[in-house]
Amino acid sequence: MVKAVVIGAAGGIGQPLSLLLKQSTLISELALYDVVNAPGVAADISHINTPAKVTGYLPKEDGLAKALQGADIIVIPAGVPRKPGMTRDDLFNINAGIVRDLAVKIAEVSPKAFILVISNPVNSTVPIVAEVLKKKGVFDPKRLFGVTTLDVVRASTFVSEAAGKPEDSLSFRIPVIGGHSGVTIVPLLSQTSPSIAVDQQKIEELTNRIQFGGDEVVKAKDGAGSATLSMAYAGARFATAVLEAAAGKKSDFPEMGYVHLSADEAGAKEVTSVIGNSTSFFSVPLELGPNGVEKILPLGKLSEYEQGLLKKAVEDLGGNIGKGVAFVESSKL
Ligand SMILES: NC(=O)c1ccc[n+]([C@@H]2O[C@H](COP(=O)([O-])OP(=O)(O)OC[C@H]3O[C@@H](n4cnc5c(N)ncnc54)[C@H](O)[C@@H]3O)[C@@H](O)[C@H]2O)c1
Ligand SMILES: O=C(O)C[C@H](O)C(=O)O
Repeated sequence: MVKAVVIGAAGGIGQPLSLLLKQSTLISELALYDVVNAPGVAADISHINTPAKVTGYLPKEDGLAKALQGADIIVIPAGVPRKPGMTRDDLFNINAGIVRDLAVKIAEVSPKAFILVISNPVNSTVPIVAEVLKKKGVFDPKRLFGVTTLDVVRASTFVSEAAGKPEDSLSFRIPVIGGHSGVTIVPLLSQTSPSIAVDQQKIEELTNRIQFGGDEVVKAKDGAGSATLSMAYAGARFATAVLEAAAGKKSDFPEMGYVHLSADEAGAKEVTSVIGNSTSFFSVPLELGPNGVEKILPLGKLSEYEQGLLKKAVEDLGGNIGKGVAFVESSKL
C-alpha cells in the first residue's frame, strides 16, 4: 500500500501531476491538498478507473494533517510561479514561508515520507525544508529531494533536436548537475549518451537554452505563469523513480536530484573532490533504493568549459542555500 500526497494539487502543476500519479499502479492512495479547490480536483480525478483511491483536503478541519497521515511520498508544487521579468529568487518572499509551514506539519505528521520539493526557488526551498526537519529532529537526507528533473528532460529534448534525432529524445541521456536556476544549472553535454558531434558554439547555445529553458516558457506564457505541463511530466517521472526504487526495482539509468550531500558520505566525498566543499546541497546523479538515496554517483569527467560553468554555479548556490537556512533560523517554529 503506497500513499502519495500532492500539496498544491489544484495548481497549474498540481492538477496534471495528480492526473499522472493517478495513472500509476504503484500508488494505492492519492491525497490531494490545496488551499483552494482540492476536493473538486479530487472528485474529478477519482472517476478514473485506476486503483488509487483519491481524496481531497482544504485547510479547514486540519485538512493538511489528514492528507499527510500515513504518507509514503509527498510532492510539493505549492506556491507562486514567476511572471516575465522575475527571477526564481523573487519568489522567495512568498514561497519560503509557504514551504516552511508545510515542512513543520510534515515533521509532525509524516516525517518518514519521501519529500519531493518542486516549489521555487528550489535552491533555497529544499534547504528550508531540511532546516525545519533538523529543528524538529527528524531530518533524513536520504528522503528529501529538490526536483530538478525538468532540466534533464529539457536537455534530452534540446540535444536530440540539435543532433537531428528528435524521435530519439527519450534515449538521449545528459547529466544536469548543480541547482535549479540560471547559471546554477550545469548540463554536462560532454557526457551526452549517445555522443553527439556538435561544435563548441552549439554546446554553448544548448547549455544556455537548458539553463534558461524556464524563462522561455515564462516569456511565452506572457504573464500566465511558468512551466506546468512539462513540470508535471518531470515530477511524475521522478516520483515514479523514487517509488519504483522503494519497491526494490533497479533503475536502468540514474535520475538527478538536488539533495543534501550527507545523504551518502562516501559518494559525496568523490563529488566534493570535483565541486569543492562550499555547497551542502547539489543536484547529483543518484542511485535510488528502498530508503531513498542509496548512493550519490560520481560526476564523471568534466570538460574545461563545464568546469567553468561549475565554478559559477557553486558561487551562486552558496548564497541561495544560506538564504534558506537563515530564513528558518530567524523563524519561530
Ligand atoms: N522545480 C521545477 O523545476 C519547477 C518547474 C515549474 C514550476 N516550479 C514552481 O512550482 C510552483 C508552483 O507552480 P504552478 O505553476 O503550479 O503555480 P500555481 O499558482 O498554478 O499553483 C500553485 C498552487 O499552490 C497552491 N498553494 C499556495 N499556497 C499553498 C499552501 N500554503 N498550501 C497548499 N497549497 C498552496 C495554490 O492555491 C495553487 O493552487 C512555483 O513556485 C513554480 O515556480 C518549479
Ligand atoms: O522557470 C520557472 O520559474 C519555473 C521552473 O523552475 C522552470 O524551470 O520551468
